[in-house]
Parts: sequence; structure tokens; C-alpha cells
Amino acid sequence: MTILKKVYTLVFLRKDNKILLGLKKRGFGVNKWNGFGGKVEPNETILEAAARELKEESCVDVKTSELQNIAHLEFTFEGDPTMMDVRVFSANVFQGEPKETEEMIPKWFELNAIPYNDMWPDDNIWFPLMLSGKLFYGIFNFKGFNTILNYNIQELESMEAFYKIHK
Ligand SMILES: Nc1[nH]c(=O)nc2c1ncn2[C@H]1C[C@H](O)[C@@H](COP(=O)(O)OP(=O)(O)OP(=O)(O)O)O1
Repeated sequence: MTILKKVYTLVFLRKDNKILLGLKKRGFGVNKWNGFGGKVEPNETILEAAARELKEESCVDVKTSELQNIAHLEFTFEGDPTMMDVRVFSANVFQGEPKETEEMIPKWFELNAIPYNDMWPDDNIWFPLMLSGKLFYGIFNFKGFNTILNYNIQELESMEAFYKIHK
């Protein structure tokens, strides 16, 4: 039974035919390549959190107006009442070069060489949708951190319309 929801951000930068991923050095998702993000704090908007986490984890600046919300993901873990509510963004306009931080080692990957074997197991399910420019809503139910018990993905027409009905 899910009784708690925590909102997270996840940002992917795009340049030429590449996507920026970071290798997580500590904490949740350690040793996995992923986008940049984290918990939304009570004093900030989701967009502000997305820009702040990107800056903290990769040293790159992005204007909140350049962040495009492309997906909504919900993760639950068997035996854990907390649902991770993850807001996914992409941006191709940003300032600065990615640098290693205490949390992440950033690296640009060609779109045909995404390191799925060293990523969350859900990523190879929804990355193709993201890379083909789709908007989507995905739910994934995990057992531990490596096994997906079940999932569902729905393509969306617009994120605004989705958030009008999704609470
Ligand atoms: N199954 C999954 N697949 C995926 O691609 N990204 C996931 C995921 N589960 C979580 N994420 C992302 C969401 C978020 O960007 C990140 C988790 O955030 P963190 O734990 O790093 O948050 P914080 O940086 O706020 O944490 P602390 O600073 O350790 O409190 O991992």
C-alpha cells in the first residue's frame, strides 16, 4: 500500500547526437549511469529543483524556461510505502561544461551507445520513447533494486493535460 509520495527531478541534457549521463558516486543508485536530479525541497518549485540539482551534480547551469517536461515516472519498491514521483526533463540549451562533482561523474554518450547494462533496469524500457521525442507516463513496481515486478507505460499528448487530471 502506497501511503507516501516524494517528488524527484531527473534532467537529461542533449547536444548534437549525444545525451549527458552521470555515474552516481554515492547513495541511491550508486554506480549507475543516470540523468541528474534529486528531491524537491519544500521551498522551491519542481523546475527550480531540477535546475539546482543539475548544477549541484554536474556544474551546468540551465534556465528553468529551457527545461522541457517530457515524462512522469512513478517507482514503488515492494515492502516500502514510499512512492518515488519522478519528473523527467530534457534541455538542449544550457551554460557551462559538465564537471565531476562529489555526487556524479558526467559523460556524453552517443544515442546508439547508451550503457543500459549499468543503468536502472527500467531505463532501457523508456529511453527509446524519450529518444524518439515522445511524452509518457510510466509506473514501475520493483522487488529490490534490480527486478521489475510489473510496469505500465502510456504515451501522452501533453504533460499539461496529464497533470490536470493526475494528482
Ligand atoms: N528507477 C529509476 N530509474 C531512473 O532512471 N532514475 C531513477 C530511478 N529511481 C530514481 N531515479 C532518479 C530520480 C532522482 O533523479 C535520483 C534519486 O535522487 P537522489 O537520491 O540522488 O536524491 P537527492 O540528491 O535529493 O538525495 P540526497 O542528496 O542523497 O538526499 O534517481
